Amino acid sequence: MKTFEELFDELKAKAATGDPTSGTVAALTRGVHSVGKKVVEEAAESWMAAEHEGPERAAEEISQLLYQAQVLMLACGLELKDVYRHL
Ligand SMILES: N=c1c2ncn([C@@H]3O[C@H](COP(=O)(O)OP(=O)(O)OP(=O)(O)O)[C@@H](O)[C@H]3O)c2ncn1[C@@H]1O[C@H](COP(=O)(O)O)[C@@H](O)[C@H]1O
Repeated sequence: MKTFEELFDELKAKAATGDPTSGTVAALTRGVHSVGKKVVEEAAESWMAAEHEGPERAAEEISQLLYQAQVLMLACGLELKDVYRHL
């Protein structure tokens, strides 16, 4: 189990070192357009799971949506505080 902040720190470190085993690094190499499509895909899957598949499946899909949102933040050079100031 990890928090939103811990996940972001982990992904940022992987991006900084260019970890060749990291799916996140590969996703960042594909760029903002590709990451943005994954955000939309996971948002749709979250919606469908919430409406039709029950809370456990919804939680799983929402976790993937949060992950993809963080990858998009990294692709744009955003820090958590840049987003948090709009909350
Ligand atoms: N939380 C996640 C996470 N959620 C989703 N994903 C990836 O996001 C992609 C989308 O998931 P899908 O359900 O759409 O899977 P899929 O359709 O079979 O996959 P694709 O064909 O789209 O690649 C998959 O490739 C997943 O691996 C994640 N990848 C990584 N993490 C976390 O990020 C950390 C760093 O991961 P790496 O960068 O891979 O080391 C890890 O510790 C994980 O905790």
